[in-house]
Amino acid sequence: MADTAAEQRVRAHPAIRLSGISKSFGAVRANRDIDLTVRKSSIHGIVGENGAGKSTLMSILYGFYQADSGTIEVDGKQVSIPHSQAAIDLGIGMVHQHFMLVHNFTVLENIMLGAEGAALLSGGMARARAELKRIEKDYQLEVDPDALTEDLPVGLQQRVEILKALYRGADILILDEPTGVLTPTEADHLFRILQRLREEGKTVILITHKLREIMAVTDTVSVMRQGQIVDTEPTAQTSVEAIAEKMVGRRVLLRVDKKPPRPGPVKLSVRDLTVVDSRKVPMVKNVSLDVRAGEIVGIAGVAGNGQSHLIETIAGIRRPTQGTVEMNGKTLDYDRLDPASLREEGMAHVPEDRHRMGLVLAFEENENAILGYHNSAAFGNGPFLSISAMREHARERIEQYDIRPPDCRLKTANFSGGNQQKIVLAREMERDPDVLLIGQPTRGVDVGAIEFIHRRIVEMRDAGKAILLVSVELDEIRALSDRILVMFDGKIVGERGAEATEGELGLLMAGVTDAESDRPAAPDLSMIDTTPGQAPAETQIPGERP
Ligand SMILES: Nc1ncnc2c1ncn2[C@@H]1O[C@H](COP(=O)(O)OP(=O)(O)OP(=O)(O)O)[C@@H](O)[C@H]1O
Repeated sequence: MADTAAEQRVRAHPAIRLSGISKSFGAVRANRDIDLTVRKSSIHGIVGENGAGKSTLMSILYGFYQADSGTIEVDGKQVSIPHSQAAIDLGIGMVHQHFMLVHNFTVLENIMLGAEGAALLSGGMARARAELKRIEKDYQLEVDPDALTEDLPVGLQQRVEILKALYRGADILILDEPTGVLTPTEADHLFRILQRLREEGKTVILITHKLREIMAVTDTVSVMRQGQIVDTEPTAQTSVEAIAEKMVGRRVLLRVDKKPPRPGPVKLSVRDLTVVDSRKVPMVKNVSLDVRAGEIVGIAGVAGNGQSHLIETIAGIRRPTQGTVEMNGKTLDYDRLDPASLREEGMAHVPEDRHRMGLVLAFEENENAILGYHNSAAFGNGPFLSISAMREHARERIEQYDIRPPDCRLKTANFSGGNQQKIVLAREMERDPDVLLIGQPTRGVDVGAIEFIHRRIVEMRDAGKAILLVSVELDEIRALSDRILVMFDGKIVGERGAEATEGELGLLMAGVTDAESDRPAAPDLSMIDTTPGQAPAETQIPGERP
């Protein structure tokens, strides 16, 4: 059969060829002499430990940063990409981890934003709407163009970001950690969209820490380590274990190794807790739970079902409208206690949203490393803080938690996402609290660090701490928890032991409670099929048009 024009194009030039790309930030060599070729019409995964330089490399390709040296070819032609508009003009689109949509704009308005000039020249809103319809149809990416963006679930907001890039003519799409905020079902959808884009001749570059995603959806995988590409292989010829080992330079234990729990007395007791959000909508409804010393209680649930409000209320960040919380047998008076005094009482909290609550990004690492604990005598020097004590303390944590770069004077904003997470974890876990509340402990964290963080959490349990864990990663909940509570619509809808299956928990997460579960077999919510080349099962996400 004669080659189609598309097939000939695929063979003619790679979509992207980077040669000898280097980029330093002061002493940090974020990218070192990188050569990378991305084939057209392929899905190319990039993995690497935290701080390996993935985001920097993609930022160079998208014109956010300029490389110190090296060349970029797009479709066989050498180019310079001094700003993002140049990248867009070259057909490169980027879907960011934190969406850049205007919340009170409609889908159509968001998609046209920044491209209004072109739209007006070519016939205004009606033309834009028709063009959007065509793109939606071609790529099976339906979204209601008149829906307000803020009313859409995150999965659909991400879809709007993808549509926006395609509307601007993107042939090459970069996605940076796209599934961090998605439910398993939404992630499945995204992967089907990516496969569809590839079929239509688009090229996708996917940065992710989730190796199962790499195995399920990519054609080729490149591994980065300490600023370099250490390996590029067809995905079908490698394995999760091999990739993990190349990423961190040693074998990684991908399963949590833990002894049976030895629960002691109840340390944290929540009774009939109700919490409303800023619009007075109840987010947590009459929740009661206990956590004992020496056990990990995991709360599973699709994001937005009240688990974040629950943990933030226990931590003193939000006020309950009803109910009580006892710690060590003492009722906590939230009218009087703030997060700082709760810390003194023996509660530590690793917040989900490290940018909003865990860190002051403009502070140096050593300052963030004691944030909230800065009144401790250990850091005092009369009425002042002892700079040398702070730095010494920070250096120890940096070594213990392998925070990179090992520079306690670096501004926290300049650490990679995963290393910022390690700064918060190190701070909260080392306090030797009685009760530890942890939200999404390994979001954006590489496999080597996940292994370390999971081990630390289990060690704290074995040392008799009471741990309440919230995570949207079912794998994580199942691997760590001694008991699993499932939250749906603000309520605890079921409790299971550590042996609960993914399907069983998935049903509860979808709101099918024990009383109703005379239903047939549970759907398999395993995030993705790990057999390369096989499409994930058909699923529907809330708010999506049939
Ligand atoms: N603007 C900046 N100023 C100083 N250092 C920076 C800056 N941006 C990145 N770095 C440093 O460059 C290195 C690479 O960071 P980058 O964000 O590219 O890593 P990454 O592989 O994307 O990590 P993660 O998986 O944690 O997101 C890190 O050591 C980081 O601290």
